[in-house]
Amino acid sequence: MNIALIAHDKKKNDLVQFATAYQAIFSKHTLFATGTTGLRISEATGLNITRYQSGPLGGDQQIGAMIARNKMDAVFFFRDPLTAQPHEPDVTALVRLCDVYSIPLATNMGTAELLIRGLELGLIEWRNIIKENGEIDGE
Ligand SMILES: O=C(CO)COP(=O)(O)O
Repeated sequence: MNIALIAHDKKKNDLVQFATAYQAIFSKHTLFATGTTGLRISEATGLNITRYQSGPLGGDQQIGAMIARNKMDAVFFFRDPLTAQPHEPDVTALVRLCDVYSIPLATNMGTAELLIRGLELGLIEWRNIIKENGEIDGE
């Protein structure tokens, strides 16, 4: 599965810890991240991660574009609800696209625990059916 990892600055330590704890599961998937988040996680874990732009420079939109192209299967996006983001419209757009395409999205550690365990159990295999049917693929 293609999985996106994103965290706002005050949540980066949490996501690094989370990715470290579940490294064995994440390593079985294809990982993508916004710039700084991806750097932090790859440095801490050695996981192979395709890094896009930093969030404020368009990284959220790049991951959103993957969702719109039916190329993203799950998103871990540890948002900071207590700090204003200069690219708030991009953040909202990414969350919206997850809802448009029914992409599993964990915006906090509690949901992330459930999503990662679901991934481990193969509960996301339905995404393969959607991709095989090309139901959303706009290409
Ligand atoms: O801002 C972000 C998500 O909205 C994350 O971007 P970075 O991973 O580059 O810090």
